Amino acid sequence: MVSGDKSLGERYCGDCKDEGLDLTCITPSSDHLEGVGSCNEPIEGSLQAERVNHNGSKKKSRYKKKIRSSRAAAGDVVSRVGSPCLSMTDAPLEGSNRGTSLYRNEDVDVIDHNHLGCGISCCWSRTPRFRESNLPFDVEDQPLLSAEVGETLQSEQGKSWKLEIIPYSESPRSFSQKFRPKSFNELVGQNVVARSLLSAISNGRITSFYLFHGPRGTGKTSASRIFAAALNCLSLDEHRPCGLCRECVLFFAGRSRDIKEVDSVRINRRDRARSLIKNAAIPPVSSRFKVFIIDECHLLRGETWATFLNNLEGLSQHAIFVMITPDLDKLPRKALSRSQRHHFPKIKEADVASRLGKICVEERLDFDQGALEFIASRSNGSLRDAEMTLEQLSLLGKKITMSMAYELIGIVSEDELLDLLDLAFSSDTSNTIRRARELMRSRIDPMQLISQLANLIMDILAGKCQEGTSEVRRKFFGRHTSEADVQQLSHGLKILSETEKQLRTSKNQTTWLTVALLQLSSVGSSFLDANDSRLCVRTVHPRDGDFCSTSSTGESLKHLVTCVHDNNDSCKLGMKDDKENLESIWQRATEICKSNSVKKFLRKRGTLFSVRFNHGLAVAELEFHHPDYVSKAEKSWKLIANALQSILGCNVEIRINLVHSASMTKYVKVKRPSFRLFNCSRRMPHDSLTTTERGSNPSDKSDFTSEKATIRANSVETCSCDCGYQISQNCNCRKEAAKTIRNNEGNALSIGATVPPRLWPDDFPKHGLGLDSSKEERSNFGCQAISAQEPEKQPNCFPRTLKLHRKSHSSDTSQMICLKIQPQNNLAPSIPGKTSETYFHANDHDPCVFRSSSNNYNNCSRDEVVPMMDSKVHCWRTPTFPFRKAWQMRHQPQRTHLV
Ligand SMILES: Nc1ncnc2c1ncn2[C@@H]1O[C@H](COP(=O)(O)OP(=O)(O)OP(=O)(O)O)[C@@H](O)[C@H]1O
Ligand SMILES: [Zn+2]
Repeated sequence: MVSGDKSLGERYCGDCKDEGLDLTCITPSSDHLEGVGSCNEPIEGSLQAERVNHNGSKKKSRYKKKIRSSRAAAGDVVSRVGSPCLSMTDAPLEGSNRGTSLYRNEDVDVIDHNHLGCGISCCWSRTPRFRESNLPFDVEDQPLLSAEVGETLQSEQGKSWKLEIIPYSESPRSFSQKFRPKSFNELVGQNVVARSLLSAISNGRITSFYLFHGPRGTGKTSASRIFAAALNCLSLDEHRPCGLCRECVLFFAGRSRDIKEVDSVRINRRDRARSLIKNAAIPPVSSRFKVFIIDECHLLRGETWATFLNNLEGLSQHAIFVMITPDLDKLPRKALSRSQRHHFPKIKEADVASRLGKICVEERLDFDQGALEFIASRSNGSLRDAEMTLEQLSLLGKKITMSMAYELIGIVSEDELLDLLDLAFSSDTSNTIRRARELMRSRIDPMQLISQLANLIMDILAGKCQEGTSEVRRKFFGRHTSEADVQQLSHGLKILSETEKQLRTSKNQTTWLTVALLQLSSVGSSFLDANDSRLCVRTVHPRDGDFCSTSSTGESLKHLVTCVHDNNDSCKLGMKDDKENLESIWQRATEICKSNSVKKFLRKRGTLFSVRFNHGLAVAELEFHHPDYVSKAEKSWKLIANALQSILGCNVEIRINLVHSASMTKYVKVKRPSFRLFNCSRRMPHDSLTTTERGSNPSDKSDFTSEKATIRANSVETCSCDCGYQISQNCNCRKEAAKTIRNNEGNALSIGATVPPRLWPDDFPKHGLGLDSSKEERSNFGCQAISAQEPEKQPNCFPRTLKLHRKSHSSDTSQMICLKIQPQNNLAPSIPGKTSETYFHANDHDPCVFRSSSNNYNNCSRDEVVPMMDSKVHCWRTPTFPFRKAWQMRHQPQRTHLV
């Protein structure tokens, strides 16, 4: 510590008197304690130096020091700036001045140290520093720097190594070098640090170990150099460093022998650390303090720290270490407690933008203020990052514009984001998907987009976003103003933040981000649902000027998945890679489940095995490991389907599967012994159900083989094509006529429901269960196969062949019935695969649903098909259950349906 009895200012003063304006240098071979040259002497390629011992006695010597152009090539990074004592505001650089350094080629002509305010150009330099290093540590003989500027030290083994001093070089290579601050005044946004360091100097309260820490690009290194220069500045003015005195000139010229930047990687050996400490014990050559700046000090090893910290107490008063790190956590505790710490916070956006503005003026660049603000907002508080972006933009044109900035940084504009949000919130699925894909394909990666969207929502919620007059903005804020909208936004934020976590580990980022966007509108529907105890469906709001998508959300989702995978076969989530996605969907779906007990039950007992997007419908397979759980899940089908619908943003069909052992692999599951398929719709007209009159109560456990089902179908008429089948009157489309399936005694087993083949599970043939159409099976069931006669003549009739099977499993009392529909010719092109089978778990008193299908539904337009699908699904055997099993949770645009 500098003694308090003599103020630093006085001491500087005294020293000025004692030592005059001599310029101090040492030769590599000279005694370190000697060597002061006069800077009043002209130096032509060589520097006159006077050798001075620490008592002040002088010896003349000549120290030749040439600046070789190779230095720049060796990687020295150089900056040439205006007067270090003037801030940019005070003294903008003249173009002519910028290229002329007083000390160019290290020629110091005349320095008038009494002249305190002028526009002298000085040199300010920096050496390349190692951010992380994997250099070997045994580079004993390699010089640390180019030979001209290093100070040679002896390691304990007698080997020599060099300490670097800040070298001089000619021209700055980048804005951040060119505009590196040279005084505390120029240090942007670090007023607290600047004030405290200045005041320490003024009051002579200098300690030996400083630690500068904070995020990258906030001015730590610059501040350490300014501090070092200020410590040795000879000026009496309180605004040190003056940039004009001998010490400042030497320093800014890169010739100070007393201020050294030490590469933490190079000193990362005990012997070198020791020799550094020894060197620090030697008094400064000409200056008041010997300052060692050690950047990236978190790279120092434990033993280096130990050597340093153990010797800290014994350091002479003139030795000062300034260590710099962006990461305080990596330093030993002891280092933290022994140092005087100075934190460099992120620089405020406004400060960054204002600094950029000044640089633009200096560089004669036109700019949009908005663009600078935008760059500042993207720089994350790092002025260096902002300067680098600005520099890149300056290479693209003479004007820094918003659109250039967007393009360079690879993000989308706020208007584009608002537009996307608007689409997402409006349930305009197809356009949402299209827009999101456009953006992600060409401009922005999903992580970036999601963070931008989240930021935008936060801004909107904070009321920061309303300004601006663009059309998109006007529309968005005109439309989303209610309390519900605010809630929707904050829930949207939650969805995005969860999705962001998921994206970090997902290979399928584009898909999942788009799914998240689609969920934003589902958030809306759950709000509506919550407010309105009915299960209602959010309608599509056509956007001004946009076409109103008539396709269902599921169609869009299918489209999305198909497009994203660029492969029509990959619309299924159930592969190994999708496991986490499925888990995440299940997690979210259960989370929004409205009943706590169901939520708990589903989380504990249920798994989402797969989700397949199939022509506008998400087919979700759930798995449970016990028949009781299956029953319980079936009872809660509405909750499950509703939750999944909200999460997936499309119509949902759920399939509840029973698997016998938790240890079954996915492949084994394919052969699961029981499989349940139930179908239902919110639009099920209960009163038109076909009733079963078994003559016994529903819990009667009689077998299907002995079934004498008497099924009375409501509103049945005979098919006009005379095929012998009956058609439900409820069918809007005669081509897709519902058929009555009869048993061999002529009794109808099922009637009415025509389910387009597109809804049939397309992987059924793969399961290989219940496909056996042997006579035995058929006779077991007691139902004969029904074939349409002369199908060519009656193309509207379907099924061509219908076989009913029943299968028993020894491990399960339940029975499996397979309804197999097999087209006999090519008249059923729309049936996926050549065969479709539907399985029914014929548990004792389960109502079973038989569905038949028409091969001609492909002649029907989609609009005809959709209402057909849900129009009638009949159950038999159990009239008391109106429709216990629910599968398809569909909603239609522009309509609201009640369960
Ligand atoms: N506070 C600041 N005031 C003015 N310029 C700054 C400031 N911070 C950074 N800069 C600009 O960024 C460049 C790099 O700054 P500097 O090296 O001092 O940052 P740093 O915090 O040490 O970063 P790092 O930890 O990455 O080394 C400077 O040359 C300057 O152009
Ligand atoms: Zn000075």
